[in-house]
Amino acid sequence: MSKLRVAVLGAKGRIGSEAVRAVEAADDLELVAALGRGDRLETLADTGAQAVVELTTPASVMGNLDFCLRHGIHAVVGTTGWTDERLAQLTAWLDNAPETGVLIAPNFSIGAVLTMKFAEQAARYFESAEVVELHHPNKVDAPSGTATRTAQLIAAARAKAGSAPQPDATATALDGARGADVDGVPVHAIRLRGLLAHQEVLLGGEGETLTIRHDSLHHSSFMPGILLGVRRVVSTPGLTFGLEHFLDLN
Ligand SMILES: NC(=O)C1=CN([C@@H]2O[C@H](COP(=O)(O)OP(=O)(O)OC[C@H]3O[C@@H](n4cnc5c(N)ncnc54)[C@H](O)[C@@H]3O)[C@@H](O)[C@H]2O)C=CC1
Ligand SMILES: O=C(O)C1=N[C@H](C(=O)O)C[C@H](O)C1
Repeated sequence: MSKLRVAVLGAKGRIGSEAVRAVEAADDLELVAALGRGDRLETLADTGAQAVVELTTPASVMGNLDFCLRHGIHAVVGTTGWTDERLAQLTAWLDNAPETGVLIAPNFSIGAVLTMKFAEQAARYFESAEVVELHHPNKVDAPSGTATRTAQLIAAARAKAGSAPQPDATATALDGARGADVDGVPVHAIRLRGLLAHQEVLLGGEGETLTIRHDSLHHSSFMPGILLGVRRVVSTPGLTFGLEHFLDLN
């Protein structure tokens, strides 16, 4: 059986370099390109890449996906920064490339995906919900894509259940003291030397709290999800948002 031809964008980065090794080690995949900042995207077409793993920066990801979709190259995207406007642009590009698949995964680790799922399930049963994400200090965006997605899922579950607004008597606060407001859910971002990627979802009800915590201790935690994404995206045209759709979790 022929191997799937895969390229990594952001190949010299923290997660990209780990992804290069994971693709190289997979028996059914062939690494045909490992591109960094400034490298020619035409290399993707020249090497016949069938799928890319996009692990660059929020500033670079749209240009890279534009190129991929114009060349019918499937994409597995871990890069953050997904606003509604960006998703609308990507959907428009996909309309012109109906056979091409894109997976955007806010987080590739199974524990983080389950954290989001559990938080979504629990949200309707608690009056209060806040998200705390904790990352290494070299991370360029805040809050994390995972925390943003988690808060959106919690907010949607609360809206569906007809939950009242969260109780919060704060009358005066320093800017930022109550975190960022993501659809009514406060999200707090910690940047601390020594950390990698961690998240706590705090839920509170009368006389009790529930804390759901996940810790990525090494970039290897993201690799099984990336490889699963690559194997599935090539036969899943259109936009898939969230690895859970490839994990039988819905
Ligand atoms: N979805 C997930 O599970 C995960 C997502 N991430 C996300 O992945 C992204 C990268 O994270 P890190 O590796 O920590 O950052 P990093 O800064 O270590 O790596 C990014 C790399 O991309 C390169 N780059 C920038 N523009 C480029 C372009 N146009 N073409 C090719 N390479 C380009 C940079 O030079 C750098 O080497 C971030 O958005 C981060 O939030 C990180 C870990 C897990
Ligand atoms: O930058 C990181 O490191 C990570 N980024 C992703 C995010 O923003 O959610 C995934 C994970 O948290 C690691």
